[in-house]
Amino acid sequence: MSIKAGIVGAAGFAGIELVRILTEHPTFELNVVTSDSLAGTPVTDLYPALLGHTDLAFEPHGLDALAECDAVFLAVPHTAAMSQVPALLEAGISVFDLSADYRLKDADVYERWYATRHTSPGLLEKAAFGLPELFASDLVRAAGERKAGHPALVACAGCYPTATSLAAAPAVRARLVSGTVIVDAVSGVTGAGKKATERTHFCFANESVEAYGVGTHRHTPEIEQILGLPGRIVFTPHLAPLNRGILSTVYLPLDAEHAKGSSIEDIHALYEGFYADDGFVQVLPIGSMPKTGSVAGSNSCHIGLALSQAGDMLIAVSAIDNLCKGAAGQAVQCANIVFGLPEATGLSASALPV
Ligand SMILES: NC(=O)C1=CN([C@@H]2O[C@H](COP(=O)(O)OP(=O)(O)OC[C@H]3O[C@@H](n4cnc5c(N)ncnc54)[C@H](OP(=O)(O)O)[C@@H]3O)[C@@H](O)[C@H]2O)C=CC1
Ligand SMILES: CC(=O)N[C@@H](CCC(=O)OP(=O)(O)O)C(=O)O
Repeated sequence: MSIKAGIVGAAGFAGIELVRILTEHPTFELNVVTSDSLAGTPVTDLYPALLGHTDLAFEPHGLDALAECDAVFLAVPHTAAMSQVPALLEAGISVFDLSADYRLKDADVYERWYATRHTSPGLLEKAAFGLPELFASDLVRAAGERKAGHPALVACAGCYPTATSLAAAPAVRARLVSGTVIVDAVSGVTGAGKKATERTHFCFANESVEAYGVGTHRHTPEIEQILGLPGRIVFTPHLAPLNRGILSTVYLPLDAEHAKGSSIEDIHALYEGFYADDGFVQVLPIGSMPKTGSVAGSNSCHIGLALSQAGDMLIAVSAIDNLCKGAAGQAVQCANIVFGLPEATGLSASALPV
């Protein structure tokens, strides 16, 4: 069996990571990669790292180029995705959207945080949430729909929400947490996309770390939705001089009644049990903390756990590669599930050890 795939926005950072993964995938057959600004250019002219792995050239965006695809990955900015999704679904093509356009279930919340009108709010309910470790049943439903002849729409989770929610979910779902959850997260510069800005230009980003979007970042409602904690997330992202990686430190106040007497050993066992069947999540031994360098280039999420000195706060730290588990790898993981393949197909590479 081969599944014909296309990538829209393939010249961007998330898009080219999809090219890297899909050219090695045993079942997806990458046939179309689109970019308006680079139409006609071989992929390897822009990204020589892929020499010997693909002969594809970028094609202009448009439904015609994608018509033969079974699956299309949208690696385009938000708003650009929702202008394409309805037509792709109508053409019978399953869509894996890396943008934020179909992540928030409430169109009003989307419109408030993204300051733009949602043009297909009727699809928000249909969209499966693309974070397999926490929303497996959504993806199983989408797989069933696809099998019955209805194309799937998967709204892949954002990069910071993925790292943060994987760190927090076992404690939150076990009702160990009360009050406000504070998140400090650090991202590499590829998280901001390919176009250099005054924040991401080498000369400003190198040798410097800064907080941004303080109190206002659009991933706040997404994390609240995933964890079911409306109004209880304070999220501060930081930009660090790395290419790839997110490190998210999550401070979870423990509920006096439920968490009373919980030791770090109890909580560690809870996390290990929660992720026992999830091969991409590794809960590190007590005393170890994750680092972005240990997951770069892989679809892994490493989680470290500690209690505050007073014992009333769980500190959960996670590391992912923003381009892989935070974007392209996660999208392929979702596509594997939707097309009935083992979820790790094409994603088993380890990170670079050094
Ligand atoms: N970078 C990351 O770590 C993550 C990114 N994402 C999401 O993935 C998407 C892509 O992000 P990223 O790769 O970083 O961004 P980039 O800016 O690197 O790339 C975006 C690509 O989208 C294309 N594009 C821009 N506007 C349109 C349009 N109107 N229609 C079609 N294509 C368009 C551009 O293509 P062209 O070549 O035609 O100019 C460009 O190559 C975004 O939605 C982002 O939020 C999600 C998780 C993490
Ligand atoms: C460092 C940086 O700028 N990161 C981006 C988030 C990455 C991204 O592309 O957002 P999604 O995960 O929602 O798609 C930001 O803060 O907006």
